This record gives sequence, C-alpha cells and structure tokens, in this order.
Amino acid sequence: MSLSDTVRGIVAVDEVARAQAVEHQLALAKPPHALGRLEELGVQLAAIAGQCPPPMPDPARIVVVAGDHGVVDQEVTRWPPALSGVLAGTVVDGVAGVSVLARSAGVQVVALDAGLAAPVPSVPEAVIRRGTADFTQGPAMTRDEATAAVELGIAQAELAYDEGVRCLATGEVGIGNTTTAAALIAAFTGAEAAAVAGRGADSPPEMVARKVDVIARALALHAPDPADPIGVLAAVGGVEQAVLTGLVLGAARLRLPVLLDGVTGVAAGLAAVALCPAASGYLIAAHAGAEPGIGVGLSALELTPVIDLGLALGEGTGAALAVPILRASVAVMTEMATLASLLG
Ligand SMILES: Cc1cc2ncn([C@H]3O[C@H](COP(=O)(O)O)[C@@H](O)[C@H]3O)c2cc1C
Ligand SMILES: O=C(O)c1cccnc1
Repeated sequence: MSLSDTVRGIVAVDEVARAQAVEHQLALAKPPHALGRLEELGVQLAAIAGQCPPPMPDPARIVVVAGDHGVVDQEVTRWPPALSGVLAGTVVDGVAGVSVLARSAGVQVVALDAGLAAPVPSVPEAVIRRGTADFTQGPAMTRDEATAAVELGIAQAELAYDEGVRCLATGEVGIGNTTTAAALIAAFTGAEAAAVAGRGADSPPEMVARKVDVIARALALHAPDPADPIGVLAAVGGVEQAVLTGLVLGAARLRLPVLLDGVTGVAAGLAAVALCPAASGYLIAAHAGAEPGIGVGLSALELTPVIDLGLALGEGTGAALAVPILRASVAVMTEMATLASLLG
C-alpha cells in the first residue's frame, strides 16, 4: 500500500477497549495499580487491538534493516563502514546479539539490506540506494528515495501481518547510524545537537564532540522542516530510519503494536508520528538505553520505556527483551482471578 493510503488507513487506538481494560485491571485480585507499568501495557495493548483482554502479541518479529551512511566521511564512528554488511550477515546467521536475545525470547528476526554500500550474498535485499550521501555536503537521499524507503517498510509490515505476525519491532545495523538517528531526533524535536549526540558504538569524547558539530552543521545547512517529514528523512536521515518509519506506519494501519528499539527506532517513531499523529497510540518504547537521543525522542513522543538495562547495542536487542514483558501483561489480563470471584 502507498504511503498516502497507509496514512489515510490509520485509525486512532480504541478508547472504548482502553476504558474496559482500565476497569478490568481494577477488578483483578490485587490492590489497584499494584502491577504498575504491566497494567498500563496491558491497557495499551487492549486499546491497540480494540479488544479486552487483548490477544497475545505473538508471533512477534524484529525487522533488522541494514544501511550505510555517507556521513561516516566526517569521522563520526570508530568502526569501518564495511562492518555494516558483516553485521547484517551475522543477523542472518543467527549469531548477532539480537539473534541470541530474540531466540531466548521466542521472537522472530528478519534482516533486510535496504541500503548497504555493497551487497552481502546471504542478506535478502530490497535496495533503495547503496549508501546515503554525506549530509554535511547535501541531502542524504532524494525525496523519492525517502518515500520509496518508507513504502518498503510498509510492505514489510504487510508481509509480516500476512505471515501471521501480531507484534512488530524495529531493528537496524549500519555503521554511523547513531549520527543520522540523532540528527533526525534533533530535527523532529527541535533539540540541540549537543542534547542528542551520544557515544554510539563506543565513540571517544572527541568523536562525540565531532558528532555534535556534524549534526549542528547539517541542521544549519538543510533547515529541515518537521512539518515535512519526508523532507527531513531525505535531508538528514538514513535508509534504515526511513524504512522503519514505514514499518511503524504499516503496523499502525494493521492495528499491531510496534516496539521502537534504540535511537534509530525512536527516530523512526518520531517520523511516523509526524506523518500521521494517529499512529502514536500503537508505539511502545522498548528500552531506555544509553544514547541521549532516546530520552529526548521518547519525551517528545510521551512514551515510557518498558525496560532500562543500559543497553547500547541497537540491532533490536531491547525489543527482543521487552516482548516477554508484553506477553506477561496480557497473561495477567487473561488469566488472573477477579476480586469479586474471590470474595463471592
Ligand atoms: C561489533 C558491533 C556490533 C554492532 N551491532 C550493532 N551495532 C550498532 O552500532 C552501529 C552504530 O554505531 P555508530 O554510529 O557509533 O557507528 C550500528 O551498526 C548499530 O547497529 C554494532 C556496532 C559494532 C561495532
Ligand atoms: O541505542 C542504540 O540504538 C545504539 C547504541 C549504540 C550503537 N547503536 C545503536
């Protein structure tokens, strides 16, 4: 489905089911609110599904989108760009961090090369462009490429739905992508470059200072307009964030919960909500994470992360770990006795 049809097809989450779920939580055999955030998650899942109690978010799938970033020319990462393709292959081979954590949580992982600089034989490809341009010199990609990337993500959500998936999550690999994600978060929230640039994959302090300068220069060069989200993605985005924006919108259109993982997932969530505010109710922040852009983006989205384990790996690792907690929130609503049943 096209971006415009998808945006038109997104309806806000169901407030009737939400109200029923709030009542149901109060009726369960526990003091009111005693299960804390677990109760809020169950309520949100009910509002998303339009059903109380909500269905299990199973099977869940993390879509790991791989891309490369021209801005690595500005020395914003410690790592060689060739590592992006190697990491994507590791995801396919089932031995990446996200592969291990997803397996332990019973969560599916798929990898997709949407923008690696060079193909990797084992990684399925649907290439928007082979590496973006350095956004300190010009736009990272064209508007048409950004739109095609978003529509690729929408198609990934639709494919997952057709294969029975009932919870989606963002995942990524791409050396340099914490710089593009931070630039997007600054563009959508109005935050200063210094508030969003972080250590990424273990950048030393002088490199983080360079990331601040690179992001500030890009914002000054492009003056991205948050009211034009495709323009923002094209100017300072990466292919991963653009595809994952579509994954989020596709999930919302299909009324599936979607976990935002890490700084790239948060950037995609901001872009999706800028394109369609009604999508916001479908978003669940997987984890807090060490990247400062995550906190900045999540406050703008008014989301509270499910877990906080100090993760700084990306890939979708936080999303894998959050899925069992979503399941637990559903189990409570489905299986727990009510106070009335106990007290007769
Ligand atoms: C061995 C290794 C495994 C990773 N897995 C995910 N990332 C993460 O780090 C990269 C972004 O960080 P930066 O912006 O600093 O380059 C992305 O590939 C992201 O997925 C990794 C990074 C490394 C080095
Ligand atoms: O939190 C993230 O998303 C992250 C952190 C470091 C490297 N890559 C991603």
